[in-house]
Amino acid sequence: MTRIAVFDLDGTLVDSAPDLHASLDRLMALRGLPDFARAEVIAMIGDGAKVLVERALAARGQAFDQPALDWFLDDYGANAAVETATFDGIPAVLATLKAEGWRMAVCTNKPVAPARTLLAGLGIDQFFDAIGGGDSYPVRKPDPAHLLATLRDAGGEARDAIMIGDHHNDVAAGRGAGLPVIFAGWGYGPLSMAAGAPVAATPADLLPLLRAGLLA
Ligand SMILES: O=C(O)COP(=O)(O)O
Ligand SMILES: [Mg+2]
Repeated sequence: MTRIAVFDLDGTLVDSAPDLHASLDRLMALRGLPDFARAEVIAMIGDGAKVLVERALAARGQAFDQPALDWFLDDYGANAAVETATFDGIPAVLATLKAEGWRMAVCTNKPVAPARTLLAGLGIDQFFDAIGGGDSYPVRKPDPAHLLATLRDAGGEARDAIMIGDHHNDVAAGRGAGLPVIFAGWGYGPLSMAAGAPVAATPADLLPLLRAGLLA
């Protein structure tokens, strides 16, 4: 059995809110709209770029329009790794799992291009056997098919896999695919989103939970 850990990206591996926030504020400025507080942006993250822009425009009383999304994708794509960093302890956890023989994958609702840019820019892309982005397959989280397609691309099996994420979309996708789920308590989602899943308070707390999860 080759164990495989499937990680969400935003709010789980990386603290990407600063660059998402900066890009959204530039879009607001372009439209003559007021900028956002960080907490407002964090509450809008989790369903991919299109929904993020939809929510941002709706919060300013505006209807969604495609040029806004296109502008955001260009701007964010060029600025995804300015302030974004891995959460403390993440690189060490990934290195430990690698040394223990785990396979690893990323399953994110972020479009795959900026996801790859970020993972490479932060020097952690070499840990992953596959990156399943929000636009990699016909569906995305919470649909479990997004997770199952990512697992297939990583050469893993659902029975050997655990999902780690910070949003109810991650919990729903993991459970829908029949996987144990660990909730990233350091991320963007309120703890209520764990919905009974074990919570890791810090990245280092993942290790015992991951090792135990596949023994259960
Ligand atoms: O891009 C988003 O809104 C969320 O991305 P995530 O699935 O990596 O948390
Ligand atoms: Mg997330």
